[in-house]
Amino acid sequence: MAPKAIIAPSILSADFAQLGADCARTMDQGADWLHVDIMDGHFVPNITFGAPVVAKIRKHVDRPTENHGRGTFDCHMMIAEPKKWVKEFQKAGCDLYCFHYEAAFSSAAESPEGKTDAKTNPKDLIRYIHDCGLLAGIALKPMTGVEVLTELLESPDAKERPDMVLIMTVEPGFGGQKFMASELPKVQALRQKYPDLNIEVDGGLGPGTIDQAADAGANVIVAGSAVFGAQDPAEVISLLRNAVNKASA
Ligand SMILES: O=C(CO)[C@H](O)[C@H](O)COP(=O)(O)O
Repeated sequence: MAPKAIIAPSILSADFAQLGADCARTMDQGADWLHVDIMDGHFVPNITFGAPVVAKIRKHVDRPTENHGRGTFDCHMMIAEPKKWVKEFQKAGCDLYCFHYEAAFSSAAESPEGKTDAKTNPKDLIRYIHDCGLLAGIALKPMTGVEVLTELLESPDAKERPDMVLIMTVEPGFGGQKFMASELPKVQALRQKYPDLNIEVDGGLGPGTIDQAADAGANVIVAGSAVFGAQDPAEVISLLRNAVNKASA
C-alpha cells in the first residue's frame, strides 16, 4: 500500500493579486499541502516570485504540526542555483524544499573542472536542506530517467535520502499544459522499488488524468488549473484524493 494521499494545489493558478486569500480558501476546500512554484527565468522560461511572497502567504496558512502534515509548503524550486536559496526559504516558512536534479548537475558542469562540490552535488544539497531543518525533495524533468536517483534513495545515511521524488508530467515552466502519460513508467518503477516513498506528480493532473497517475503509484498530487479553475474546487480535491486512495487500497 502506497503512503497516504496528499493533494497539493499549485498556487501558480491562483490569483496573484489575492494570493493570501486564495491559499487560505484552498486549504479550507480540503487541500493537504500548497504547492508553491518558484521560477527564476533561467532554469525555466518563466518567473514567479521569491521568498518575501512565501513569507506573506505563510501568515494565511497554519504551519504543519508534523512532517508532511496539513499546511506543508511544498516549494518546487525551478531555479538554476538551488543551494543559494535554502536558508531564505526556510526563514520564509517553506517546509519541503524540492530542487531539480538537472539544476544541480547543470551548475556542476559549469563549476571549475566540472567538479561536483558541496554547492552542486545533489547528495550534499539534500544533507544541507535537512541540516537547515527542511524536508528535501528532488524533481526530475521529462527525459531524465529515475535511475539517476538510485544512489540517493538507497543511501544508508537518512540525511542524504530525499523525502520525496517529484516526477514532472509536463515540461516545467507553465501551468495548464497537457499531461504526459509517457512519464508514468518512471512513477511505476519507483513505486515498485520504494513502497513507502512519497512520489509526487505535477503537470496536467485533474479528473481526466488522475486515475492513470494513481494507478502508477503516485500519492502526492499537484493540480493547478484543475483546482483553481474548477466550479467546485472542493469536489475536485476530493475526487483526486479518492482516486489515490482507491488505487492504493
Ligand atoms: O510546476 C508547474 C509548472 O512548471 C505547475 O505546478 C504545474 O504545471 C501545475 O499546473 P497544472 O496543474 O495547471 O498543469
